[in-house]
Amino acid sequence: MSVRSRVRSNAKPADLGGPVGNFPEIKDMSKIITIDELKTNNSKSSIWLLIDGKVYDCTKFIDEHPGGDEVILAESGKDATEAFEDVGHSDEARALLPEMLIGTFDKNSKLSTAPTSAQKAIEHGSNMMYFIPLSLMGAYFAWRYYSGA
Ligand code: HEM
Repeated sequence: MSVRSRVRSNAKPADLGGPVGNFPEIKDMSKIITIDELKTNNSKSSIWLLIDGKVYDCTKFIDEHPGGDEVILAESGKDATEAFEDVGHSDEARALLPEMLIGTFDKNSKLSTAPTSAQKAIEHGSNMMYFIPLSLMGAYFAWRYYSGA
């Protein structure tokens, strides 16, 4: 039975085989998920979305998504709140969310991964800021020395 038809059948959570419906593998919904964990679940094999402070595992749902798989994949591993809200998803769509809930986002978690290319470019730029004047000074003194000035 698909995720959508289970919700449509008006089954209550208790009828669905536990607190998280027919997903017995999802047990700990109070799990705190950091930005690093969220970011690494960003491919077709594991798709996590952050919506309104909660993290959802949409890996199984992606093939059933009426809006297609690409839009969800594009948001995977990210904060998809704005994208989700912009579409104006129906109450039925929102009712699907609890089944995919896997945890709460850790708002205090910071990016601990390698610097982005923009950060690297800035760092590279500031290194050049010292390198260029020093090289020019070196060249000037070398010129003075060799020209006997
Ligand atoms: C777990 C998260 C999501 C669920 C459960 C979900 C569910 C649904 C459902 C049930 C529909 C059918 C229309 C409705 O009932 O509102 C739908 C449509 C759609 N969804 Fe999602 N969706 C999710 C995430 C997203 C995200 C992140 C995007 C990114 C932009 C997105 C974009 C769309 C689009 C473009 C449509 C088609 C709207 C239309 O053609 O009228 N969805 N979604």
